[in-house]
Amino acid sequence: MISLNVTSEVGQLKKVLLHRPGLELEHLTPKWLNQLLFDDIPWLKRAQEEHDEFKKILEDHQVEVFYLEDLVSESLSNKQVKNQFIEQFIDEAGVINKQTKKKLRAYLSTLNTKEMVKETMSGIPKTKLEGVRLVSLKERIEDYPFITDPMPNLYFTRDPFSIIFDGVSINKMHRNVRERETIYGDYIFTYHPSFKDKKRFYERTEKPSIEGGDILVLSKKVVAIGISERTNPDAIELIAKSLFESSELEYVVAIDMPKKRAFMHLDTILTQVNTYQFLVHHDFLKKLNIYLIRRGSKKDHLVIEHKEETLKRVFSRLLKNAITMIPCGANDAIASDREQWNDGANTLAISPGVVIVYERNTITNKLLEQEGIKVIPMASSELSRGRGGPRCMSMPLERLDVGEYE
Ligand SMILES: NC(=[NH2+])NCCC[C@H](N)C(=O)O
Repeated sequence: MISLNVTSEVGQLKKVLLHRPGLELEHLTPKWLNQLLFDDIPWLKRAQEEHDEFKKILEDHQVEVFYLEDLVSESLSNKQVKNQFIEQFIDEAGVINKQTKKKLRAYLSTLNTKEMVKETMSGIPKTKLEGVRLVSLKERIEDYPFITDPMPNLYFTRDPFSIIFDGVSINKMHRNVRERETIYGDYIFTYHPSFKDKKRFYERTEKPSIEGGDILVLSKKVVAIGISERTNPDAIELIAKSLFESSELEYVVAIDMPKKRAFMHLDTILTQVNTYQFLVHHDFLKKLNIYLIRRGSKKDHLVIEHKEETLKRVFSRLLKNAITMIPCGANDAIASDREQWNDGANTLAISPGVVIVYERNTITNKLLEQEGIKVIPMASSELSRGRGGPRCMSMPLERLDVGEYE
């Protein structure tokens, strides 16, 4: 049994889930790039080297790293569950034609479990099922090269499911292209011997979308959630209710954000770097529309209070300590936008005051050091092309509680 424990953004990291980018990145083509939520095509070999460096930094700091494909494969050890997974995958990939389904089923069943899982992640090009005549009208007329789409955003393990306290939210993704990523989390948390039977706060079958990049666990009592391009206010109400029901949570702080790609998730503009220090994009230093959500007096009721206030004030009050906000890119308007775009604000704290950052964001990184933060830079030329940084690329499974080691 693995115990899930995430009660802060900065408590010493013990266990984390990553996905080493695979062939799915080699399936990005210029024609379908935007649809797949990429701005450019990373070079896989270098992206993997950068990712391996990320893993090494974590392991050098005594963090145990789990890979998504391993956990999924381990969840499919029962043959019936594996077959059910293959059926669900084919179905959700949108394959309708019976013969195509049969071809796919036969192909995936011949692979060993880990290879099969990787194949579902990387996308299956038509050419892969060579020797088999492509029968469906769709396959014959369309120039689209895949039978099942690649999932290039999988290395952003932060998004499809989120560990909150001792449970998990299996997220409902906003865009079609990321929706199938949550199948993996669903299987892990249903069938993996170490992960089944955990509390579940949200299900992928819910209608309103919520993504992990918008969820920041600030303490046992306070969770911040971005109302963003990807996370819908209805989803925030639903998850707030289920968190209030089965945890000590007192406040969900819903932060209204511009609905645009540059700020797709809350963690693209705001991450916590130390117990009382945050890194934030300069546009968000001003007063914002913030909604404080609390338990209502009747079951299933919420009290929602609107504030036009700065994050600094709201967080200082709720975390009962003076918070410092460090501006990403310092106070230079050009650097702030440039570095935020390349995930300068998206740091991963491995303990209070120790953060992994992309090396390319030199101005932000220097400022963090001046503010007393220990910065561990990692290479990022290729990984950053997917628009996500160290926080997006990691899903903490276990952190020590803040205070447990101070
Ligand atoms: N937590 C995050 N900020 N994740 C970044 C995800 C980037 C990815 N290309 C997307 O658009 O979905």
